[in-house]
Amino acid sequence: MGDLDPAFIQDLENRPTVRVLEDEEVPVIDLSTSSPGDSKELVSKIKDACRKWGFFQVINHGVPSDLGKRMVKTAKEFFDQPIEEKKKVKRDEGNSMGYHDAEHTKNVRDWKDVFDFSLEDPRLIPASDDPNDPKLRTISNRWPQSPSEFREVCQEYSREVEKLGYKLLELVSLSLGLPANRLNGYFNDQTSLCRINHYPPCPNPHLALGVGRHKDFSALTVLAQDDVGGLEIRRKSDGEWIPVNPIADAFIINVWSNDTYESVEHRVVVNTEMERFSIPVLLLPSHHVIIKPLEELLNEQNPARYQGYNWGKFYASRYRGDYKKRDVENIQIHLFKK
Ligand SMILES: O=C(O)CCC(=O)C(=O)O
Ligand SMILES: [Fe+2]
Repeated sequence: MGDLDPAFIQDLENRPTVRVLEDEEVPVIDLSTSSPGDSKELVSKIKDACRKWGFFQVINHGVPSDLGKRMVKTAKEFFDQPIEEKKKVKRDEGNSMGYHDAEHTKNVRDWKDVFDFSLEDPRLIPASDDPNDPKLRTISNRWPQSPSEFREVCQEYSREVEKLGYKLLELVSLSLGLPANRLNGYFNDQTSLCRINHYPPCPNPHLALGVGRHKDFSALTVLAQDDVGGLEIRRKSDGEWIPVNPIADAFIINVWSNDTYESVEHRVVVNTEMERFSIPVLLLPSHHVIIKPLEELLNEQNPARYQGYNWGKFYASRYRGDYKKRDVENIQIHLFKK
């Protein structure tokens, strides 16, 4: 990516700062439970972590460690290729799947390139973000010829992480006092996707970010990061940026629900020496789902804090914002706050 183009430069208040060491860390939750009693304790740990942090890491999650390593290896081989090769599977305005090297978060360019693929292939999404346009379109994944095993490893990996994602969704549902499968139906024709983030070394890490501060738009994200580090989350209690330290083979989980579990802002800092990979799987509902607070969780103390909105339209609009710099901030969940 070479020298720093002004498009990458963050506003002063968003630039990364030098950190002091923190004693408090994002909770690490062990998912291996041997008895039903353990699982009650597990649900309560998840509840506390979601309330306090909105983020937690999981270990002993059942996704084979060797599969994660194969995934990063094939990803590195893909991103190491010349740009002309990668652009053969380039994302465009009609289809957001594939390679992209000019992602923007809040209208500032991110110091990274990405490859996206959908868990369901092909899948349906609205043709536009216009609420009155009923047209849908089908989008299909784009797979590179090389590395030859890339497609197979990506599909195997995402299937395993997806299973973990749905197990976590059930635990989250239980932690909200709902039946385990209460949320599953929304994901029947899911628009879920897997993204590979590649952050090259950056000559000016104090001016740019790998990903600018944002909240994920997914119901639940299952994120793998390599051992380089760089992810920071904004602590709810005081707004401090806290690093999420890499733990071998762990996944980082991020959820939200009507502000009981608030989606937490996070960002990625880059460095001058080492490239970094991270691989989020974002669980996203079917395009026709209206996202709104669940009726059975609402009462006088906990009124609906968001209006309902069609997920497909939100997604179509959000994707336009990622594609290029625009004059306005892209669509955000807080715009639907009552
Ligand atoms: O690279 C990371 O650790 C996080 C990336 C991220 O926040 C995202 O892709 O939404
Ligand atoms: Fe994110």
